[in-house]
Amino acid sequence: MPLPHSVYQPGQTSPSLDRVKQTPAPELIPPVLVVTTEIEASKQQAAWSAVDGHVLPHHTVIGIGSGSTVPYVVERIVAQGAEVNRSRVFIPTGFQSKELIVAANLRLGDVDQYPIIDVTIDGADEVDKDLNAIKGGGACHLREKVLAEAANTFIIVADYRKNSEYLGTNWKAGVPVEVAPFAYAKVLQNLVFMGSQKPTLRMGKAKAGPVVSDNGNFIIDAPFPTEDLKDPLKILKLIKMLTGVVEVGLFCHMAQAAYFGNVDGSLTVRWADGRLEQLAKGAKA
Ligand SMILES: O=C[C@H](O)[C@H](O)[C@H](O)COP(=O)(O)O
Repeated sequence: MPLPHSVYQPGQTSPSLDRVKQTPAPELIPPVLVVTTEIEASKQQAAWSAVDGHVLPHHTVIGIGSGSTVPYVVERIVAQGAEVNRSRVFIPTGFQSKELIVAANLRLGDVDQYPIIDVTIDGADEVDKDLNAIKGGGACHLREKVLAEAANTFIIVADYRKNSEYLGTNWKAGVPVEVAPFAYAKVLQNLVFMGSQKPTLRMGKAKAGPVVSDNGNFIIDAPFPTEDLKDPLKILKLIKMLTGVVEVGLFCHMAQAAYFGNVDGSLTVRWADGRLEQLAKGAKA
């Protein structure tokens, strides 16, 4: 899972939960983020606006997603101040977001302790006009989907490259499918029978062998014709029925809104009710 290329430097580790309970207002450590490109600026714009609009003072359980836009989410939450964050617990979707939470001195929890989450903010690989999303480019989609489902409000943040009319337009790597390791060959075969074009087992980089998810599973990337991805819920249901599949990186009708930062500093917000907002640089959603 790439962190923003410039930039993220972990701070010190957080105190234990006991110490957090005893300490009135732990000093929060803002991530050190340096925005060096228009794409990074657009991610930051999306993340900050989403936090401003959806992480409200009365929210106490907050899901933190994965990907290159999420450090800006944590940055903005930290900027809300130690006082408001003292009464909050943050639930990660994987190793990266756990590190972000710990490094910022925010209180860490897990979804088995907090199965109801006020708001989860997460990245995406591509989002369509109906707010269906492909997720899992970083192999985190199982935990991400649990946190999206647990959340009263699920918000996607991304840069403009992820904003498409239909899934599969820009994201050509395919639908990420997490599988039990021993079943991968059979699932690959069944995905071909379903119409996937050359599904592949995701291989590690600088590691011999396959990518292993935070849950100990393998990931298959399954490309489908764009025509098929016009009905992502149908594809999701078919893949999910395959024996050996743990979770599919298609998030259908889960998000309440998607915030896309644009290259000129403006913001596009798609809402689940079909509204499309275009906000000039600096305007609030
Ligand atoms: O598994 C990873 C997640 O679904 C990410 O949210 C997604 O891949 C987007 O990541 P990035 O913002 O790095 O493109």
